[in-house]
Amino acid sequence: MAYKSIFKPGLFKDDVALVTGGGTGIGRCIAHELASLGATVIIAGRKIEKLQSTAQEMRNAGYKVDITQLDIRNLDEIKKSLNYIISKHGKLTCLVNNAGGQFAAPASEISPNGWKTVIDLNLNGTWMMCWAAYHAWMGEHGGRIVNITAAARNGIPFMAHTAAARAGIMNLTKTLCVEWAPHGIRINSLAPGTIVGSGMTRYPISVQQTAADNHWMNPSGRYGTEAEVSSAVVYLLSPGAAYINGITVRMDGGRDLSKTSFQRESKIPIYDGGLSVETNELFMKLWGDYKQIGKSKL
Ligand SMILES: CCC/C=C/C(=O)SCCNC(=O)CCNC(=O)[C@H](O)C(C)(C)COP(=O)([O-])OP(=O)([O-])OC[C@H]1O[C@@H](n2cnc3c(N)ncnc32)[C@H](O)[C@@H]1OP(=O)([O-])[O-]
Ligand SMILES: NC(=O)C1=CN([C@@H]2O[C@H](COP(=O)(O)OP(=O)(O)OC[C@H]3O[C@@H](n4cnc5c(N)ncnc54)[C@H](OP(=O)(O)O)[C@@H]3O)[C@@H](O)[C@H]2O)C=CC1
Repeated sequence: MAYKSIFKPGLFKDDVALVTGGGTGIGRCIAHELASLGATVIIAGRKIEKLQSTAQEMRNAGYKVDITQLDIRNLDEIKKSLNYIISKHGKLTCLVNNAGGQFAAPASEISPNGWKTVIDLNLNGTWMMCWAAYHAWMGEHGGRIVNITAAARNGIPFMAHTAAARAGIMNLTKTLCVEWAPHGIRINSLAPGTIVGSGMTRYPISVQQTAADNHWMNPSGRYGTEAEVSSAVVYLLSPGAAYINGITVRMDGGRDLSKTSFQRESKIPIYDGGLSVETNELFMKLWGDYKQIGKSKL
């Protein structure tokens, strides 16, 4: 079954898109949606099994997909992957810097190496991907970049490292917009709040429980879906967003704006794109609506 995108079929038929972290979660969903709209999508990450498994499900759907193994903290690996993409697919028109992550810990308990690890992954990794894409293709031919960050306007308690790194990416997005627009490059960021999917299930159960317990603090009364993130990324990459440059889209259901709870039951309809989602009982049981997502399969 094809991905149920809201966008026009064939919208990305001339595009070659690289999605880092495209083997799982939000990246996998973005890869499915872009490919369903005609793009040749290359998914990248460290673990080859995850890439192969997502590539297979995309091939089964009839999509054009390729994989490249890389660690976004390693510039040599990034350059090798980009050389491979340009030589095999002829161009790189879209880059989605989605790979990232962090661990939860009080700031006082983050070791110097723990801090460096998260900054290296999120801020330095994203920077190196942008820099390398500029030199490999986009500086000469133009392109569109979307950086996935995290809703960090007010900081993120117990994730000081990632909040600082993501704020850095949002600021980097502004500078690169100004410097690279003359090269035909458009760059924006998207900052998700809590999204139900593979990412949340990678945390220790205590962190998951806290996240699950706090869902009611969101004015939208629920957490987001991977498809809702993907939909906005696809829009930012699309020709319709041609005059949007250098911004960060906050996608958190309004959480960053609220100081208290407004409602417990969500009245905001869910969009899931028809893609199955990797999650667990902890999140599934909170909302009947999410069970619907778990059941829908490609
Ligand atoms: C908006 C908020 C919601 C966001 C949701 C998502 O993003 S979901 C989607 C995202 N998905 C994810 O985020 C996936 C989950 N996260 C991860 O896989 C990892 O946390 C990683 C992304 C940092 C990569 O790690 P790696 O394999 O490269 O690193 P390593 O293991 O080699 O450790 C390096 C240093 O960090 C230290 N350290 C590590 N963990 C902890 C801890 N719990 N406590 C304290 N410290 C910790 C470790 O001790 C060491 O320092 P030391 O001892 O030498 O001084
Ligand atoms: N889920 C949520 O609630 C939120 C997620 N985000 C951000 O959205 C993005 C996607 O997260 P999500 O899909 O939920 O979680 P996942 O853990 O499923 O995705 C993270 C992806 O990044 C890849 N990755 C991690 N480190 C590296 C690396 N060094 N080099 C290359 N690839 C790497 C992983 O693949 P592999 O391990 O094979 O390398 C994995 O595919 C992340 O940046 C995350 O921090 C932000 C806010 C909230």
